[in-house]
Amino acid sequence: MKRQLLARISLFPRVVKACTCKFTTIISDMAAYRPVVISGPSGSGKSTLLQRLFKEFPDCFAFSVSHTTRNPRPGEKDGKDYYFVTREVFEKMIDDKEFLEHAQFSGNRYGTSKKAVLEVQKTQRICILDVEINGVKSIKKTDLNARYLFVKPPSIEALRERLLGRKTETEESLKKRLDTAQEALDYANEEGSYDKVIVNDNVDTAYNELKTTLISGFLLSLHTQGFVDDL
Ligand SMILES: Nc1ncnc2c1ncn2[C@@H]1O[C@H](COP(=O)(O)OP(=O)(O)OP(=O)(O)O)[C@@H](O)[C@H]1O
Repeated sequence: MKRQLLARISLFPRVVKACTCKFTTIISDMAAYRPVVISGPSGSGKSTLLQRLFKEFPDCFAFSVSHTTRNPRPGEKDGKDYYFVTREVFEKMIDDKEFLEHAQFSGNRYGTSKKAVLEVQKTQRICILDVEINGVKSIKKTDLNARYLFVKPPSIEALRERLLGRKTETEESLKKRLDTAQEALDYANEEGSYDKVIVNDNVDTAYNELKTTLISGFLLSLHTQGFVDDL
């Protein structure tokens, strides 16, 4: 069992190099793998940062795949980027209480099913949930025991430029996203709303901050539960 634990930890090669933790006991459950909820205005760079994370640590983190009623963007795959469903199917899932959170954004519906999070936890990876502000508030009311991170753009103007640069928005959807962004920024300014706010100005700096936050949180979880000492 101890070997299994070490195998899991060694998935964080840089951490293993960086710390001299002594593993003192056996992991009997996966409570250390607390889900991480990442939020931030559309265009703040969540996908950019998470794509890097998954590329660098494919065996440590995984998305819970959300459901959405929006149309796929070029290159997006059903079941991988989202489950793309009709409004009727989405509403039936709400009635059947299948969602941990669900919300409407820019005219489309988005939701995280309980099953999707369980699927990730079963693989003993840290589940990443990429959700908007109402999703954050809903998940906080559940017993998910998540950590909450906010990705913040350096300014609204930079956000506008990034959304324009992405070439995915109509004039109308751009306006909707910018209006919603201010609400998300106001909530992030409230004390205790997030465990960590990462300003995505320089993408390399933001990514390093994300990585450090996730890894230190993971180690802290292990420490809190008595799996690791000398942190
Ligand atoms: N630090 C950065 N500097 C400049 N451009 C960036 C930076 N981070 C991301 N971008 C660019 O900004 C655009 C929006 O980023 P991204 O799609 O990752 O945002 P998002 O928060 O995932 O948006 P959504 O919630 O709509 O999916 C992309 O074109 C991306 O390449």
